[in-house]
Amino acid sequence: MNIKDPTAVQAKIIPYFLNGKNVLCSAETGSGKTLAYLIPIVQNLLYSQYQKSGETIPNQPSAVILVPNRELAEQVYNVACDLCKHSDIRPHYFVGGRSTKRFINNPELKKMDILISTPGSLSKLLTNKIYNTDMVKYVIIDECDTMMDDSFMHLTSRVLRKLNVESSLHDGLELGTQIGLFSATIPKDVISTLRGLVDLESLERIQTPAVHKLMPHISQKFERVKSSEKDGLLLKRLHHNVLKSTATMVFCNTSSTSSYLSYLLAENNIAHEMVNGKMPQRVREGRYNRFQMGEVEVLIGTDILSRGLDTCRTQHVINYNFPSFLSDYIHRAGRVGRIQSQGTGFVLNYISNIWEVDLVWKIELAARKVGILDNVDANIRKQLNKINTKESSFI
Ligand SMILES: Nc1ncnc2c1ncn2[C@@H]1O[C@H](COP(=O)(O)OP(=O)(O)OP(=O)(O)O)[C@@H](O)[C@H]1O
Repeated sequence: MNIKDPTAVQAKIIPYFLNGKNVLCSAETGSGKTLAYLIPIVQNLLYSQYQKSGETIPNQPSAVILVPNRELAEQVYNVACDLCKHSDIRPHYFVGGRSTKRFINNPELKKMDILISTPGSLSKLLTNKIYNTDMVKYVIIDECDTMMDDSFMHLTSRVLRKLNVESSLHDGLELGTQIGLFSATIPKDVISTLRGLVDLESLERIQTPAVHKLMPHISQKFERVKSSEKDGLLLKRLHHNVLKSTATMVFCNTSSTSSYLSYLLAENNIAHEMVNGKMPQRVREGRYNRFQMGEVEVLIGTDILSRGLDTCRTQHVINYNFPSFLSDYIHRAGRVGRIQSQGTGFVLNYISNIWEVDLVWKIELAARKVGILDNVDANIRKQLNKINTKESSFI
């Protein structure tokens, strides 16, 4: 794996987790959180395998890792396979999609120690008793702020209840399920969201010094543009980047804008891939992988690409649409400047709406003071609407 020393978050988390503690961890994007939770889980599983003998029961995982999307599930699975390749620990991932129904009617029986899945898919499998989670000892919720937000919360909480995380914690840590919650952005009110699902008293809150700060090694540029100028500027920038082989991710806020941009780039002969949540999983994966393999230099997408993906070859991020949430800004910007990244990281933002300015001020202030971005979960658009600011073009 080409790893010699632990990163800051790994040095903090691994001993805690090995000591049976539940953790809520926030650490900056690209800082190695995946291995921070996988290493202690694998070590504990190796130890318990060594202790116990006898046959292993298929479809009965000891660890469950929940992630918000399928690309991230596959990525975590690949890291887990790499880590376990010289052992008997078997990672497995299930992300459903169209084949879920078929799978439920005709499930495979497989040895699996670590199961990686999304809350939606796992919830269906648990309801249909395809996997037996009675022996689950470790539960990880990656990108936990997103997994606890309005779009996911009902599914995440349903899965957590089925995994019996809270009641087993009350039974005592030794016998109970250990839980780890991880993200680069943890909103202030996360504790109240977790109440009733996780034993809060046993939860150690761990964060690295750089969390919720703008990373000094990534340049961020904010260009005020008229809406009508944006397309021309983007095309010019992308022609230049393709010529220089600079891998670039372009973020939009909606699937329809991503489709529009894909047409625009195709008309202007810019080779690219485009990914959004409306396309079938297999197509989505193929397109993302082609960008990761360097077959194209430009990837257009929505925020399904902004979280967790280890896009180390990406050098530029362009926010064609500025994100509505501060947390999304942090995650999008985190696709560059990762540990294994080559070259420089650069984030370019096209600013063309009045509501975007407030967020830019916050970010700029934090950058100048090397300070913390406050209230990372803020929806700026909602806040401004509250104080009667009508969204409009300001140039
Ligand atoms: N100790 C280490 N030494 C060198 N490289 C490492 C180390 N730990 C992890 N990495 C590499 O760092 C990169 C980023 O790791 P990872 O994807 O786990 O970050 P992350 O903190 O989960 O990021 P995000 O918040 O975006 O999800 C990966 O390519 C991984 O292989």
